[in-house]
Amino acid sequence: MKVGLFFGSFNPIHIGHLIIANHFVEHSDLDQVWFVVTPHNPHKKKSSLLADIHRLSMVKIAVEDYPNLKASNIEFGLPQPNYTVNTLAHLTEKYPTHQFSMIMGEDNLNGLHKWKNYEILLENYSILIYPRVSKKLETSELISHHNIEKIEAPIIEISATLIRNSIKNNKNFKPLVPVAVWNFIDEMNFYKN
Ligand SMILES: Nc1ncnc2c1ncn2[C@@H]1O[C@H](COP(=O)(O)OP(=O)(O)OP(=O)(O)O)[C@@H](O)[C@H]1O
Ligand SMILES: O=C(O)c1ccc[n+]([C@@H]2O[C@H](COP(=O)([O-])O)[C@@H](O)[C@H]2O)c1
Repeated sequence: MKVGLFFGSFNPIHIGHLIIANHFVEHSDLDQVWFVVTPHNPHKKKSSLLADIHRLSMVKIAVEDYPNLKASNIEFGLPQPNYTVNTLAHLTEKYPTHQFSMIMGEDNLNGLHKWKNYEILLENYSILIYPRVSKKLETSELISHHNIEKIEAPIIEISATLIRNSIKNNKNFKPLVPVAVWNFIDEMNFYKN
């Protein structure tokens, strides 16, 4: 089975993430896309995040109606901060018959050379790049690497930051997340302060 891994903090998951994941399942040769919820991105402050378990719950709720989209808590049991190269090695060992690739926005490709053992990652896994609107004009030279493939996908420029700020400022954010995720955030009073 071919699995695309979509790594993220998902604080919270939003329709931008879902549209990309669904696009890859429907319009590439991937059989499934797994949202890998990262407890601690090595480049972000952990204290600014909602509890891991709540971020995972929201991803689970979001993918309920999509049989080929899955929530993964694989990084919850791995050392933190979570280096993607370690997670990929762990997944490859745990699921020897699966073929894993990574899904990444082209904005993130510009920072890939700062990731732990990125050369190992690039040599061993294919990376599927989707377009983003980026303030930076230059494209990383890694785009021409033989394991990197650019895939056309819709561009939906919303962010989890916009959602968190909207909640703090009592703004309606209902269209930006699946209804069931909106209900959960509302019930749990997430991101109010
Ligand atoms: N609207 C979007 N469309 C496509 N990819 C996105 C979008 N928003 C975020 N991503 C990408 O999805 C991955 C996980 O997203 P992440 O959890 O960081 O969400 P975010 O909306 O960027 O969060 P924040 O605003 O808190 O930084 C990251 O690689 C990020 O670049
Ligand atoms: O492995 C690394 O060195 C590394 C450096 C920065 C980010 N990452 C991963 O990139 C993913 C995207 O994170 P985020 O917080 O932008 O959604 C997340 O899984 C991080 O662990 C990984």
